[in-house]
Amino acid sequence: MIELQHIKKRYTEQDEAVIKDVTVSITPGEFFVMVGPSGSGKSTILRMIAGLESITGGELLIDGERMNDLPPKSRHLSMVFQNYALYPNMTVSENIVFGLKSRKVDRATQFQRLSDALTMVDLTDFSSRYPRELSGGQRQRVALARSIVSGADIILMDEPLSNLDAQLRESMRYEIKALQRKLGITVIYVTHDQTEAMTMGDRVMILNDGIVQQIGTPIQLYQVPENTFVAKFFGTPKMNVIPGVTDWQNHGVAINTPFDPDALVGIRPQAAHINQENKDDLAISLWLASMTYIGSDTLLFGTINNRDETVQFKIKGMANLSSQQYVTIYVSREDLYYFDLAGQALATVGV
Ligand SMILES: Nc1ncnc2c1ncn2[C@@H]1O[C@H](COP(=O)(O)OP(=O)(O)OP(=O)(O)O)[C@@H](O)[C@H]1O
Repeated sequence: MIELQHIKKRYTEQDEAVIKDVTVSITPGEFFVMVGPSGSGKSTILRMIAGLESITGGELLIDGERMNDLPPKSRHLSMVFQNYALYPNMTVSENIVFGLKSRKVDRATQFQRLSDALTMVDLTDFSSRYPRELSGGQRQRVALARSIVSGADIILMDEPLSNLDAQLRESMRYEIKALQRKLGITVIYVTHDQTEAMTMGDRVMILNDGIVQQIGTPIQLYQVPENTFVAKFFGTPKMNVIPGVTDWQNHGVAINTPFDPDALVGIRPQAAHINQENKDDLAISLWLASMTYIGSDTLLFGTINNRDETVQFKIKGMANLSSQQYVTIYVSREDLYYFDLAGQALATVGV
């Protein structure tokens, strides 16, 4: 169990804290993802857990023991970095067992762990190659193997797939996740990629400006976002959040909207359809600026009620519409999200 209790980080006296007040418990065997935009503080938290960065305030406990001031090697964890940091003049095998050698683990154990790890990451045939003779994905797997043989119960990973091409990144996501399940290890994984967070995380913590926005399963974050930041972060294309609903009514643009004037309304692009399905569907008059047909769907780009911000909808199939005119689209009321003007979610009550 890894517990962060009111963790804070300030790099210098004069600057404001980059991590404001983070509290979370990570359970053994969990795949825990920290996600957020660049500069939100993900790596800082990971490095504080690893012991590579001092903790300004709060408590870090691992299995109930206070870790704040212990050196990295006393924390029983292993870290995989973005740049794999393999030794160029050592073979794959030598790289993997390097840590065990320096800890003077006996040769038989070294050999056994190496052979298990090579099998696990599917690199047995590459064991005597040098890093320069491997692809990026293979190098990454060597780095993972090295973490795994370390025998640590907790592995920290900071954007480990960021240097890989899209295809490899996708397959590695599954390999890492499968390996983690098989070994029952705890992984804390940092990424700025929403898809990676959603596909890998048992639970995901989303950060912005050093403040936790929400912690939950991927389904909870998608279905019940606690604020507009979370709502817009997950989902492609991102959720439309439309302010000033009374305006719509006054302009007769939204045809049947008894909305609370103090609310923002969130509509996921794929919730829209061009035929009315229920008689109380919300009807929206959209100025359709342009459309893109992307095979399975059509993306609509436009504006509502002459607002500057572009809204985007995604319609199934090839939409039979023309751009540069008003079109009516429909959204089921159950598919609407409501937020207050500060962006905090309101209970989704029927309106
Ligand atoms: N050594 C440092 N000294 C001072 N400020 C730092 C230091 N390291 C990071 N910061 C600042 O702390 C904040 C959080 O940085 P951090 O690297 O944790 O973010 P991140 O979410 O991991 O970003 P990225 O996705 O870009 O890696 C940023 O504003 C950054 O400029």
